[in-house]
Amino acid sequence: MFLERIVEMKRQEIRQLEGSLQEKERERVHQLPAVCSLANALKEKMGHPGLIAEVKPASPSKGDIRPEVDVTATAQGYAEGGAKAISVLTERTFFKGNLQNLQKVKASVQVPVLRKDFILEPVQLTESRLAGADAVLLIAALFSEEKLCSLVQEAHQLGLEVLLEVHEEDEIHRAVAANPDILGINNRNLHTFVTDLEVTERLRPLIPKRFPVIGESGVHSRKDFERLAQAGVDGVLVGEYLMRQASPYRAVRSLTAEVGL
Ligand SMILES: O=C(O)c1ccccc1NCC(=O)[C@H](O)[C@H](O)COP(=O)(O)O
Repeated sequence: MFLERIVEMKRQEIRQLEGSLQEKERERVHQLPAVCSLANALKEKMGHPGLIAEVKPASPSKGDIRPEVDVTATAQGYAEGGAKAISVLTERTFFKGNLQNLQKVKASVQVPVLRKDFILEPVQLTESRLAGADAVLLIAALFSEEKLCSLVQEAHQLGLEVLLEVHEEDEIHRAVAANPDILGINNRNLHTFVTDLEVTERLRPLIPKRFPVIGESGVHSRKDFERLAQAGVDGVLVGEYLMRQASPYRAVRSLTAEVGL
């Protein structure tokens, strides 16, 4: 239900975006400097997976988390605490995000910035690159193999990296065929919203070693972080837990400092 609703809403936004994105802006995208690589950031060895810290004001499963978040201070705290990248939810209705948040984050940190939204068409990739995203999320469940391949190629032509997210075993084949820069295993069931870290443990061994892999969602403690580390991921993406802590800097440290594996 949620996915159908969000896709329908996004289709309306896309129609407006197609009409409003000027030719001049579409051309400007090819003159932008190279992105800051998320895949490379994850390859830096630290003895534990890199933390991707998320700016997530609200969610469909939890409602308001921190709707009035100071986006700049939060991103800076995350980065100073050692986050390897910042994920920014830009979807407006359910997550209370926006593209201005992404622009603010990009202007305030040196680490890669990931746009998390429901991207369905190339025009949203152009919009992402113009807004300063280094990487974008694509959700395998939403696409055929052919469409996935063409979106990943389009993103690469624009200079963007792609985090391609899977939830089920049967999505892995087409996700791998699309050849993204990073594969994500999302522990949240998109229909029930229930999270289970066992999803990463089960799917991680099925993904070829050449891909950097991120475990996403459902991490609320250092124990959870360590559990995903043990499952063999290169990165862990955390939203709600970090957003509920008073200090973004200390929140990041609390998950990662001295995690030895
Ligand atoms: O967070 C949700 O409720 C949600 C529901 C439906 C689709 C996507 C959703 N979240 C997007 C994400 O992938 C998470 O924000 C991200 O992985 C962080 O998850 P968490 O640490 O559990 O906040």
